[in-house]
Amino acid sequence: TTKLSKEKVEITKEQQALMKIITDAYNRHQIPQDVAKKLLQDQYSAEENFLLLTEMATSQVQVLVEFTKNIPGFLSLDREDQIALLKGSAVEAMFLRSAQVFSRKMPSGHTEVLEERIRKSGISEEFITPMFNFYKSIGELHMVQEEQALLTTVTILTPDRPYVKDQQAVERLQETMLDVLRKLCVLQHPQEPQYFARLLGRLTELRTLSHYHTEMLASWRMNDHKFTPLLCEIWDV
Ligand SMILES: C[C@]12CC[C@H]3[C@@H](CC=C4C=C(C(=O)O)CC[C@@]43C)[C@@H]1CC[C@@H]2C(=O)c1ccc(O)cc1
Repeated sequence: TTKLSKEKVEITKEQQALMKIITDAYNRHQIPQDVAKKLLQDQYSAEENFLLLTEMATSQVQVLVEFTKNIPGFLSLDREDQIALLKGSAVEAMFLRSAQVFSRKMPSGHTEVLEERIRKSGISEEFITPMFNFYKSIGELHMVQEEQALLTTVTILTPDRPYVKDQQAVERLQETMLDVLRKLCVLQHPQEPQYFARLLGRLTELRTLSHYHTEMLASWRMNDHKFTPLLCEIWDV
Protein backbone atom coordinates (compact mmCIF):
# COMPACT_ATOMS: atom_id res chain seq x y z
CA THR A 1 0.00 0.00 0.00
CA THR A 2 1.28 3.49 -0.75
CA LYS A 3 2.23 5.31 2.44
CA LEU A 4 0.96 8.89 2.09
CA SER A 5 3.68 11.21 3.38
CA LYS A 6 1.63 13.03 6.02
CA GLU A 7 4.57 15.37 6.73
CA LYS A 8 3.53 17.73 9.50
CA VAL A 9 3.80 21.19 7.85
CA GLU A 10 4.19 24.02 10.28
CA ILE A 11 5.17 27.64 9.83
CA THR A 12 7.89 28.72 12.27
CA LYS A 13 7.68 31.86 14.42
CA GLU A 14 10.23 33.62 12.20
CA GLN A 15 8.27 32.69 9.06
CA GLN A 16 5.05 33.92 10.71
CA ALA A 17 6.75 37.27 11.44
CA LEU A 18 8.15 37.48 7.90
CA MET A 19 4.70 36.79 6.41
CA LYS A 20 3.12 39.48 8.59
CA ILE A 21 5.67 42.13 7.57
CA ILE A 22 5.16 41.36 3.88
CA THR A 23 1.37 41.12 4.00
CA ASP A 24 1.01 44.33 6.02
CA ALA A 25 3.31 46.14 3.58
CA TYR A 26 1.39 44.75 0.61
CA ASN A 27 -1.94 45.95 2.04
CA ARG A 28 -0.54 49.30 3.14
CA HIS A 29 0.92 50.24 -0.25
CA GLN A 30 -1.98 50.82 -2.64
CA ILE A 31 -2.55 53.49 -5.30
CA PRO A 32 -4.16 56.59 -3.72
CA GLN A 33 -7.96 56.68 -3.68
CA ASP A 34 -8.11 59.91 -5.71
CA VAL A 35 -6.34 58.16 -8.60
CA ALA A 36 -8.64 55.12 -8.44
CA LYS A 37 -11.68 57.42 -8.10
CA LYS A 38 -10.91 59.04 -11.46
CA LEU A 39 -11.93 55.72 -12.99
CA LEU A 40 -15.53 56.67 -12.27
CA GLN A 41 -15.35 60.31 -13.34
CA ASP A 42 -13.48 61.26 -16.48
CA GLN A 43 -14.71 60.65 -20.01
CA TYR A 44 -14.48 57.39 -21.88
CA SER A 45 -12.46 58.26 -24.98
CA ALA A 46 -9.57 55.94 -25.85
CA GLU A 47 -7.27 58.88 -25.21
CA GLU A 48 -8.81 59.57 -21.78
CA ASN A 49 -8.60 55.88 -20.88
CA PHE A 50 -4.94 55.67 -21.86
CA LEU A 51 -4.11 58.78 -19.81
CA LEU A 52 -5.94 57.33 -16.79
CA LEU A 53 -4.17 53.98 -17.09
CA THR A 54 -0.86 55.81 -17.48
CA GLU A 55 -1.52 57.69 -14.27
CA MET A 56 -2.44 54.42 -12.54
CA ALA A 57 0.66 52.67 -13.90
CA THR A 58 2.90 55.50 -12.71
CA SER A 59 1.30 55.47 -9.28
CA GLN A 60 1.58 51.67 -9.16
CA VAL A 61 5.33 51.82 -9.86
CA GLN A 62 5.76 54.16 -6.88
CA VAL A 63 3.65 51.80 -4.76
CA LEU A 64 5.79 48.86 -5.93
CA VAL A 65 9.04 50.62 -4.98
CA GLU A 66 7.69 51.40 -1.50
CA PHE A 67 6.43 47.84 -1.04
CA THR A 68 9.75 46.33 -2.16
CA LYS A 69 11.68 48.36 0.41
CA ASN A 70 9.70 46.45 3.08
CA ILE A 71 10.83 43.02 1.90
CA PRO A 72 13.26 41.86 4.62
CA GLY A 73 16.74 41.62 3.11
CA PHE A 74 15.94 43.54 -0.09
CA LEU A 75 17.72 46.73 0.99
CA SER A 76 20.87 44.78 1.90
CA LEU A 77 21.19 43.60 -1.72
CA ASP A 78 23.62 45.41 -4.03
CA ARG A 79 22.06 48.76 -4.97
CA GLU A 80 22.26 48.20 -8.71
CA ASP A 81 20.75 44.74 -8.28
CA GLN A 82 17.82 46.31 -6.41
CA ILE A 83 17.16 48.51 -9.46
CA ALA A 84 17.57 45.54 -11.84
CA LEU A 85 15.03 43.52 -9.83
CA LEU A 86 12.50 46.38 -9.83
CA LYS A 87 12.88 47.03 -13.56
CA GLY A 88 12.70 43.33 -14.33
CA SER A 89 9.60 42.63 -12.24
CA ALA A 90 7.50 45.82 -12.54
CA VAL A 91 5.25 44.55 -15.36
CA GLU A 92 4.69 41.17 -13.70
CA ALA A 93 3.99 42.77 -10.33
CA MET A 94 1.47 45.09 -12.03
CA PHE A 95 -0.31 42.28 -13.82
CA LEU A 96 -0.47 40.34 -10.54
CA ARG A 97 -1.89 43.40 -8.81
CA SER A 98 -4.51 44.01 -11.48
CA ALA A 99 -5.43 40.31 -11.52
CA GLN A 100 -5.98 40.46 -7.78
CA VAL A 101 -8.02 43.63 -8.11
CA PHE A 102 -10.23 41.95 -10.72
CA SER A 103 -10.61 38.72 -8.76
CA ARG A 104 -11.45 40.68 -5.60
CA LYS A 105 -14.51 42.15 -7.35
CA MET A 106 -13.95 45.59 -5.80
CA PRO A 107 -17.01 46.70 -3.76
CA SER A 108 -17.85 49.94 -5.58
CA GLY A 109 -18.10 48.20 -8.97
CA HIS A 110 -14.79 49.71 -10.08
CA THR A 111 -13.91 46.46 -11.83
CA GLU A 112 -16.49 46.90 -14.61
CA VAL A 113 -15.39 50.49 -15.25
CA LEU A 114 -11.73 49.49 -15.08
CA GLU A 115 -12.29 46.60 -17.52
CA GLU A 116 -14.19 48.93 -19.86
CA ARG A 117 -11.37 51.44 -19.86
CA ILE A 118 -8.68 48.82 -20.41
CA ARG A 119 -10.61 47.38 -23.37
CA LYS A 120 -10.95 50.87 -24.86
CA SER A 121 -7.50 52.33 -24.38
CA GLY A 122 -5.79 51.50 -27.65
CA ILE A 123 -4.60 48.03 -26.59
CA SER A 124 -5.14 45.66 -29.50
CA GLU A 125 -7.39 42.61 -29.09
CA GLU A 126 -4.44 40.20 -29.41
CA PHE A 127 -3.14 41.51 -26.03
CA ILE A 128 -6.51 42.05 -24.36
CA THR A 129 -7.43 38.35 -24.65
CA PRO A 130 -4.35 36.89 -22.88
CA MET A 131 -4.54 39.68 -20.29
CA PHE A 132 -8.12 38.85 -19.28
CA ASN A 133 -7.47 35.12 -19.50
CA PHE A 134 -4.70 35.67 -16.96
CA TYR A 135 -7.04 37.68 -14.73
CA LYS A 136 -9.53 34.79 -14.87
CA SER A 137 -6.88 32.15 -14.11
CA ILE A 138 -5.69 34.12 -11.07
CA GLY A 139 -9.28 34.64 -9.92
CA GLU A 140 -9.92 30.89 -10.00
CA LEU A 141 -7.12 30.36 -7.44
CA HIS A 142 -9.01 32.30 -4.72
CA MET A 143 -5.70 33.32 -3.14
CA VAL A 144 -5.72 34.64 0.41
CA GLN A 145 -4.00 37.99 0.87
CA GLU A 146 -0.86 36.42 2.39
CA GLU A 147 -0.49 34.27 -0.73
CA GLN A 148 -0.96 37.32 -2.96
CA ALA A 149 1.68 39.29 -1.05
CA LEU A 150 4.16 36.39 -1.04
CA LEU A 151 3.60 35.57 -4.70
CA THR A 152 4.35 39.20 -5.62
CA THR A 153 7.46 39.06 -3.41
CA VAL A 154 8.63 35.84 -5.08
CA THR A 155 8.15 37.51 -8.47
CA ILE A 156 10.20 40.55 -7.46
CA LEU A 157 12.99 38.31 -6.10
CA THR A 158 13.54 36.47 -9.39
CA PRO A 159 17.33 35.94 -9.62
CA ASP A 160 17.64 35.68 -13.42
CA ARG A 161 16.44 39.17 -14.34
CA PRO A 162 18.67 41.06 -16.82
CA TYR A 163 21.74 42.77 -15.29
CA VAL A 164 21.50 41.13 -11.85
CA LYS A 165 25.11 40.61 -10.70
CA ASP A 166 24.81 38.67 -7.42
CA GLN A 167 22.14 36.12 -8.41
CA GLN A 168 22.98 33.88 -5.42
CA ALA A 169 22.03 36.61 -2.94
CA VAL A 170 18.66 37.07 -4.67
CA GLU A 171 18.15 33.30 -4.89
CA ARG A 172 18.67 32.94 -1.12
CA LEU A 173 16.01 35.57 -0.44
CA GLN A 174 13.60 34.04 -2.95
CA GLU A 175 14.10 30.55 -1.45
CA THR A 176 13.13 31.91 1.98
CA MET A 177 9.91 33.35 0.56
CA LEU A 178 9.13 30.23 -1.50
CA ASP A 179 9.44 28.07 1.61
CA VAL A 180 6.89 30.17 3.50
CA LEU A 181 4.57 30.26 0.47
CA ARG A 182 4.79 26.49 0.01
CA LYS A 183 3.83 25.84 3.64
CA LEU A 184 1.05 28.44 3.51
CA CYS A 185 -0.44 26.76 0.43
CA VAL A 186 -0.44 23.35 2.14
CA LEU A 187 -2.12 24.81 5.23
CA GLN A 188 -4.62 27.01 3.34
CA HIS A 189 -5.59 24.44 0.68
CA PRO A 190 -5.24 21.01 2.36
CA GLN A 191 -7.71 19.50 -0.11
CA GLU A 192 -5.49 20.54 -3.03
CA PRO A 193 -1.89 19.25 -2.72
CA GLN A 194 -1.03 20.69 -6.17
CA TYR A 195 -2.06 24.22 -5.24
CA PHE A 196 1.50 25.51 -4.71
CA ALA A 197 2.56 24.11 -8.11
CA ARG A 198 -0.46 25.81 -9.73
CA LEU A 199 0.57 29.13 -8.15
CA LEU A 200 4.09 28.85 -9.55
CA GLY A 201 2.60 27.95 -12.92
CA ARG A 202 0.98 31.39 -12.96
CA LEU A 203 4.45 32.96 -12.75
CA THR A 204 5.29 31.30 -16.07
CA GLU A 205 2.07 32.69 -17.55
CA LEU A 206 3.15 36.12 -16.21
CA ARG A 207 6.40 36.01 -18.14
CA THR A 208 4.48 35.41 -21.37
CA LEU A 209 2.25 38.38 -20.55
CA SER A 210 5.26 40.63 -20.07
CA HIS A 211 6.36 39.87 -23.64
CA TYR A 212 2.91 40.99 -24.83
CA HIS A 213 3.34 44.07 -22.68
CA THR A 214 6.48 45.16 -24.48
CA GLU A 215 4.52 45.04 -27.75
CA MET A 216 1.61 46.93 -26.14
CA LEU A 217 3.99 49.75 -25.21
CA ALA A 218 5.51 49.75 -28.70
CA SER A 219 2.11 50.00 -30.40
CA TRP A 220 1.07 52.87 -28.11
CA ARG A 221 4.39 54.51 -28.95
CA MET A 222 3.69 54.10 -32.63
CA ASN A 223 0.38 55.93 -32.20
CA ASP A 224 2.31 58.76 -30.59
CA HIS A 225 1.11 58.12 -27.01
CA LYS A 226 3.22 59.76 -24.30
CA PHE A 227 4.40 57.89 -21.18
CA THR A 228 5.52 59.50 -17.93
CA PRO A 229 9.27 59.87 -17.11
CA LEU A 230 8.98 57.17 -14.40
CA LEU A 231 7.43 54.66 -16.83
CA CYS A 232 10.06 55.53 -19.47
CA GLU A 233 12.77 54.84 -16.90
CA ILE A 234 11.37 51.56 -15.56
CA TRP A 235 10.45 50.17 -19.00
CA ASP A 236 13.15 51.74 -21.17
CA VAL A 237 10.50 53.17 -23.51
C1 LIG B 1 -0.84 47.39 -16.17
C2 LIG B 1 -1.80 48.55 -16.48
C3 LIG B 1 -1.37 49.75 -15.67
C4 LIG B 1 -1.59 49.49 -14.16
C5 LIG B 1 -3.01 49.07 -13.83
C6 LIG B 1 -3.49 47.90 -14.71
C7 LIG B 1 -4.98 47.66 -14.47
C8 LIG B 1 -5.33 47.69 -13.04
C9 LIG B 1 -4.54 48.22 -12.06
C10 LIG B 1 -5.06 48.29 -10.74
C11 LIG B 1 -4.43 49.02 -9.77
C12 LIG B 1 -5.03 49.12 -8.41
O1 LIG B 1 -6.26 48.99 -8.30
O2 LIG B 1 -4.26 49.30 -7.45
C13 LIG B 1 -3.14 49.69 -10.00
C14 LIG B 1 -2.86 49.91 -11.46
C15 LIG B 1 -3.15 48.69 -12.34
C16 LIG B 1 -2.16 47.60 -11.94
C17 LIG B 1 -3.25 48.23 -16.18
C18 LIG B 1 -3.59 47.16 -17.25
C19 LIG B 1 -2.76 47.61 -18.48
C20 LIG B 1 -1.93 48.82 -18.02
C21 LIG B 1 -0.60 49.03 -18.72
O3 LIG B 1 0.13 48.08 -18.97
C22 LIG B 1 -0.18 50.39 -19.07
C23 LIG B 1 1.18 50.64 -19.33
C24 LIG B 1 1.60 51.92 -19.69
C25 LIG B 1 0.66 52.97 -19.78
O4 LIG B 1 1.09 54.22 -20.12
C26 LIG B 1 -0.70 52.72 -19.52
C27 LIG B 1 -1.11 51.44 -19.16
